This record gives sequence, structure tokens and C-alpha cells, in this order.
Amino acid sequence: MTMLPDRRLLLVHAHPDDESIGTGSTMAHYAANGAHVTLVTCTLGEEGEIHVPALAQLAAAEADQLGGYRIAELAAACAALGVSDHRFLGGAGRYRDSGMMGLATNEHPRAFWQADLDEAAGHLVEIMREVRPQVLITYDPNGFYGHPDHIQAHRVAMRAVDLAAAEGCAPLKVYWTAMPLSVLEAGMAHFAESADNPFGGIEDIADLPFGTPDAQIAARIDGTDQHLAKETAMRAHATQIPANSWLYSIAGNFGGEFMGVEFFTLAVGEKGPGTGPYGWEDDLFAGLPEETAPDRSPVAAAGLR
Ligand SMILES: CC(=O)N[C@H]1[C@@H](O[C@@H]2[C@H](O)[C@H](O)[C@@H](O)[C@H](O)[C@H]2O)O[C@H](CO)[C@@H](O)[C@@H]1O
Ligand SMILES: [Zn+2]
Repeated sequence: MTMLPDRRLLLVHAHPDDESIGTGSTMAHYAANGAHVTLVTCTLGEEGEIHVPALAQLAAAEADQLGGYRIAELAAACAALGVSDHRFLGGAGRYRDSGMMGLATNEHPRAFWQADLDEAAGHLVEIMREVRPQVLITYDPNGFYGHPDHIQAHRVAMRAVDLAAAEGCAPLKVYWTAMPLSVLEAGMAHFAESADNPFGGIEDIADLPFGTPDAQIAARIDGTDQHLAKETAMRAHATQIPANSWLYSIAGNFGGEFMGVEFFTLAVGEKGPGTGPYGWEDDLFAGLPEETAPDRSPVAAAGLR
């Protein structure tokens, strides 16, 4: 049995690419600073678009091989982030990408959107029992932007937290990914005159399917030193993120500030000490009791200690 580091972070994401887009800098930051980072991805992303023309025939409606291909993209992204502990919920291929809300693919018998909540949560409890993470990151009840697999990932993760609490192996803090309204407002203003405006057609940030009042944000994690790792990880997901994506042009404009800083609300647990007008934490483990990593020696495992 190997001893795990004192700090253990678990992330639950819906598709291969979400981990890099939404939490890449945070993952790289903690991995680089000695924490054990465990990523759980709930589907293989079988229903995704394909932005690499040479791979177009892997699509679900053609050879239906995109899921397998995205396993390799995800492995490359995790390597770029310095994350070695990656699992697929229930094993690779157990739950299928449900496609966008309202599509017929939502009804596929293995669609994650159709998953039995307690069965899916049970797979996550097994990981919590093994790793005993102090901190969990997932999405808010809307799945950040309303994708059915994101909403289901939220539901499964939060159900697993409840089930794990009964066994004493639940995370002490649960965060949901978030984007402060002030950041969205700054982005909209910056790109107002740009030809490559990601906010094109949006009159008001209230029309976006995401955005959180700054006062409701609990943590601002500055992974600026890891923004190139995040960009490399995103580029590993080439089928999903076009090489000429506005995400990279913003990175070119803002650099580390855009790519390297990620925000979270706190859904479970006590917020630790913070700074600024809203007391934002700069460490997800802030306020947690010091602890030694659980004893995973064979002696302890045999109940002899
Ligand atoms: C970031 C994320 O969750 N990506 C999902 C999402 O992808 C969207 C989908 O392909 C849609 O058709 C596009 O218009 C949109 O731009 C994409 O973000 O949904 C896919 C299908 O469920 C999923 O595979 C992908 O990982
Ligand atoms: Zn996703």
C-alpha cells in the first residue's frame, strides 16, 4: 500500500476536456505543489464534435470511435497537468456521453443522463474510500452551463458525498466551478470591438448560461505559473478545441491571468481565511485541520495498528 500525500484533491468531470478547460491550472498547481490529484471523468465524450478533419469519420454517427480516441487525448492532457491518478467512473465505457440537452442521444441506454444515481455514486464512493480526499471539485446544480452530463456529474458527486459521509470518508470541502460576473464583464468589454469576439451576439452577461456574483465566490486559485500547462492540456483535446479557438486568442491577450486563474463557490464545508472585499480563499485546503496521510501500510490494512 503506498502512502498518499497529506493533501488529496478529487475532481469529478463529465467529459474528457472539461478537466483542462475548467480546472487545468488548479490541477497543475496542486500537482506541482505535492498534493495528490485524482481526476474522475464520467464519460468518454463519444458524442463530441470533431475539429480535426482527418478524424471526422470517428464521429458517433460514423465509426463511433471518438470515445476511444478521446481516452488518448485525456491521457496526454493529464500528463501535461502532472496528474497521474485518472479514473473513468465505473470503468472506461461504463457511461456514455449523453449529447447536448434534448437530443435523442440523451435516451441512449448507457447515456450518463440515464444513469442510476446510487449505482453511479457508489463507484465514486469506492474512490473516496481509497483516496480519502479532503477536497472535492465538481459543478453546480446547473452543471455550469446546462449540459446533461454536467448536471448528472453534479448529482452523482453530491450523492456520493452524502453516502461517503455515512462511512466517514467524505471530503471536508466541496467546491463548484464558477465564473465571477466581474470577470465576464471585463471580458465582454475587452472584446467589444474585436472581430474574434467570443461574446458575439450576447447583449448582456445575464444572457449567458453561467456567471456568479463576486460575493458568492469562495476561492480564487492563482495557477498563473501553470497557465502554459493548462494550454498544453487543452491543445491535447484537439478534436474538441480548434487550434484557432478564441480561448487561445484570449490567452494570447491576457496570458496567465485568463488561463491561469480559476474560481469556485463553496458548497460544503467552512471557508478558510481569505483576502479582498469578499474574503476569497487562495488555497482550497485553507482552514482544514493539519492531518497526516492515512496509514496505508499492510499492518494498518490488516487492522493490526
Ligand atoms: C466543454 C464540454 O462540455 N464539451 C462537451 C460538449 O461539447 C459541445 C457540443 O459539441 C456542441 O455540439 C457544440 O456546439 C459546443 O460548442 C461544444 O462545447 O458536448 C459534447 C457532446 O455531449 C461533449 O462531447 C463535449 O465534451
Ligand atoms: Zn463537458
